[in-house]
Amino acid sequence: QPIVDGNLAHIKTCKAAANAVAIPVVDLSESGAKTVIADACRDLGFFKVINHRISMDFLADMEAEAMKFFKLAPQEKAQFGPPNPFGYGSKVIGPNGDVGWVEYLLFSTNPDLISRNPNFAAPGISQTLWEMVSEYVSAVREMACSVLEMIAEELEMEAREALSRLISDERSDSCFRVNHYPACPELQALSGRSLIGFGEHTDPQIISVLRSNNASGLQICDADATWLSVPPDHTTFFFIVGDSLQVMTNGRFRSVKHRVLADSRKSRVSMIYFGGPPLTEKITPLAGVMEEGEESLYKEFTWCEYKKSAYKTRLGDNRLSLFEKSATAAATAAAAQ
Ligand SMILES: C=C1C[C@]23C[C@@]1(O)CC[C@H]2[C@@]12CC[C@H](O)[C@@](C)(C(=O)O1)[C@H]2[C@@H]3C(=O)O
Ligand SMILES: O=C(O)CCC(=O)C(=O)O
Ligand SMILES: [Fe+2]
Repeated sequence: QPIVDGNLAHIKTCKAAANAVAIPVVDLSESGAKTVIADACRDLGFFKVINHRISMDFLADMEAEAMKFFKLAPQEKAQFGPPNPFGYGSKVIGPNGDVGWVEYLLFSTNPDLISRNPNFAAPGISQTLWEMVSEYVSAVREMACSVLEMIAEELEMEAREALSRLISDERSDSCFRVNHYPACPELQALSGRSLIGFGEHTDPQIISVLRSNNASGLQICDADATWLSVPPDHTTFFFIVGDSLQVMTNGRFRSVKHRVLADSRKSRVSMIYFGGPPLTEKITPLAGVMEEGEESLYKEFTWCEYKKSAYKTRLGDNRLSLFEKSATAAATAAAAQ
């Protein structure tokens, strides 16, 4: 239901209430971590990591540096947009008419692209912020690799690096996004409804790693289609299973639908690393995962094909359904989980 007030025109609202949920916690230094990770990926497609050893001071400095950009005058920021797909965006998300109460910077972290044309990979960014982003992405990628290696071990894949190599590869097509959801005082007039900051969607990549300030707003959708509020925790990193990992595990892991609601008082800043494979990589269930005689639920496709197709969809579309062999096969697998 769109609201009509000038500034918020066309941005959808939704029912504010959602149940708060206890998010599975993974302590990377504990021996049982891989079981907790795999269970969480099957159940919610979402978990948080503690004891990650990334400095809180560094995270606070980087957030402050990103905020310096968002505090620039709208005309100055607009020079670095609209995103194509990288750059600065305000309210408009993607190329197909989606909008939200959000502004953002979207960068490629593909080293190839950066070395050929840094300005295309990261338009609008100061040297200081770019150095911080590079350091941040390296640290978060390393953490994501450890997590993917634990998953490979737990699922008894043929090699521990079967998944992690895809995002550590120098051709890895990964990207990074900083989202800013300004506080929206007009929201109080919405009588119990919330304004969409970032509409519901799944992430197309393998895995996403999200860190935010201590502002609420992030929600995930569970297997019963109930929206659950994620209590904010600026000291931890949230992991989100993406569509590609769902395919690589032949539907065992859930690519989780999530969204962000705006708040009337507190602004939210989030940073997300989207770990994607090289463009030419085939996205298909990994050998070690499959039971004898088990067939893939999905048609064969490369990451390049999936990405192309994703950019033709609206944010909330079920992008994977176009690649399912049959809707029935997928439903049967989900029911058997
Ligand atoms: C509406 C869109 C924005 C998006 C590309 C798309 O056409 C569909 C997927 C969207 C998404 C969601 C997760 C990430 O934020 C993102 C960068 C991605 O890889 O897929 C965005 C895309 C975007 O904002 O460009
Ligand atoms: O900003 C957030 O907390 C989540 C945003 C998100 O899901 C995305 O950018 O894909
Ligand atoms: Fe997302």
